[in-house]
Amino acid sequence: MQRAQVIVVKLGTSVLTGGTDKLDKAHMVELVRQCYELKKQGHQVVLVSSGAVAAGREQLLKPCGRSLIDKQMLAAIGQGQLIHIWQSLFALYGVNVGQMLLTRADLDDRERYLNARDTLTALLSYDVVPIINENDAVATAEIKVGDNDNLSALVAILANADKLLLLTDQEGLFTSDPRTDVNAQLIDEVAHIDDELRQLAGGSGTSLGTGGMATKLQAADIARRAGVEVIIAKGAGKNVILNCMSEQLPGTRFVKLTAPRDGRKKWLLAGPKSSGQIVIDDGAVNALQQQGASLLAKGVRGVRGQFERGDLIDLVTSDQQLVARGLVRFSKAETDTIKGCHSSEIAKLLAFDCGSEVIHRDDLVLF
Ligand SMILES: Nc1ncnc2c1ncn2[C@@H]1O[C@H](COP(=O)(O)OP(=O)(O)O)[C@@H](O)[C@H]1O
Ligand SMILES: N[C@@H](CCC(=O)OP(=O)(O)O)C(=O)O
Repeated sequence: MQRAQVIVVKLGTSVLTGGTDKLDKAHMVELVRQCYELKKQGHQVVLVSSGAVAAGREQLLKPCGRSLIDKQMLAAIGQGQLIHIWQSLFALYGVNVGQMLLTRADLDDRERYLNARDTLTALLSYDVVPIINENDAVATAEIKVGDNDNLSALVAILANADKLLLLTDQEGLFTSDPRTDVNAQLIDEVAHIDDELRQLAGGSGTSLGTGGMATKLQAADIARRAGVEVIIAKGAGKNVILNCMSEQLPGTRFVKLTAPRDGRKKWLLAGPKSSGQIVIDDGAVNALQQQGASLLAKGVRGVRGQFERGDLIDLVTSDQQLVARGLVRFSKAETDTIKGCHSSEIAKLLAFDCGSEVIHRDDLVLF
């Protein structure tokens, strides 16, 4: 008997439509059956369901464009239909569902993030299956997560999940897009995500999907840092979700990393937008990575962007490699004034004493 787990299942448009322009309800029943099986085994299931735009297109019965506003309108039409279908299919198994529509802004703000986390936790504690999508109808470019792959990674962090299944129309990540390259090979396991790997992942192969493999890789990178095992697998056919659990399915598995225990650090990994960058020197990189130290002014070489005390900042090397992110204790102007200085000089330079750490290790996550 497996340990009870929290499993986030992301269903792409490609899985829900089977590559057609309509929702494939027969397959949706099959997916619901498997979620029910998982629940019977004691696991908790969260769905991140795409398909609102596809459902809206199916409902509207009129030709419609592909601009952002057209998609927002279609999502507004289709989301109700989508949740109605899920609700009636889960009801066949006596399972309740709860809809949560999120945007980036709901997750960037710590208080709103905690509210969303509380709702999700409450739904799971009442044995309800949360069904999550981006709130497309109101999500403008600035506040959008933008694709449900990245959204599902954030949801996995929010739900403190064990596994994230990214189900799509391919068996996993290939060495190149299998739609265009017949020699493409499936990659079974990924231990490191680097630029070389990112170059293998292309965009979506269909007009209704968003992001393709590129966003699945971004999602895998975010989730595995938070200690979530990520699997990309083909969502068609029977028993796909159950087979992912028993590792019988061909797919790409991403080795999870050791996650920070602290909830606030997990929120930082969920990637609120950073307000700026601090460029740090090799000594600081080493102190952060090897000794788990705080960032001191001595290791700061430069500042970019606009930030105030308390803002989230990316720490980068001079060649723009992201090393860490964290909550800064000085404004941009103050950080610029004290860069390269010894801690003992700070109070004199700024005419106030705000401690010597530019970013304290408790407010910092490494990349
Ligand atoms: N290296 C790759 N391996 C697998 N698929 C890839 C790769 N690069 C690009 N793709 C494309 O990504 C598509 C899946 O993404 P997408 O269309 O957004 O699906 P979904 O709706 O499931 O999110 C595949 O159909 C494929 O054409
Ligand atoms: N939120 C949109 C889906 C966005 C998206 O990421 O789509 P997909 O790449 O098919 O998972 C919808 O419900 O249609």
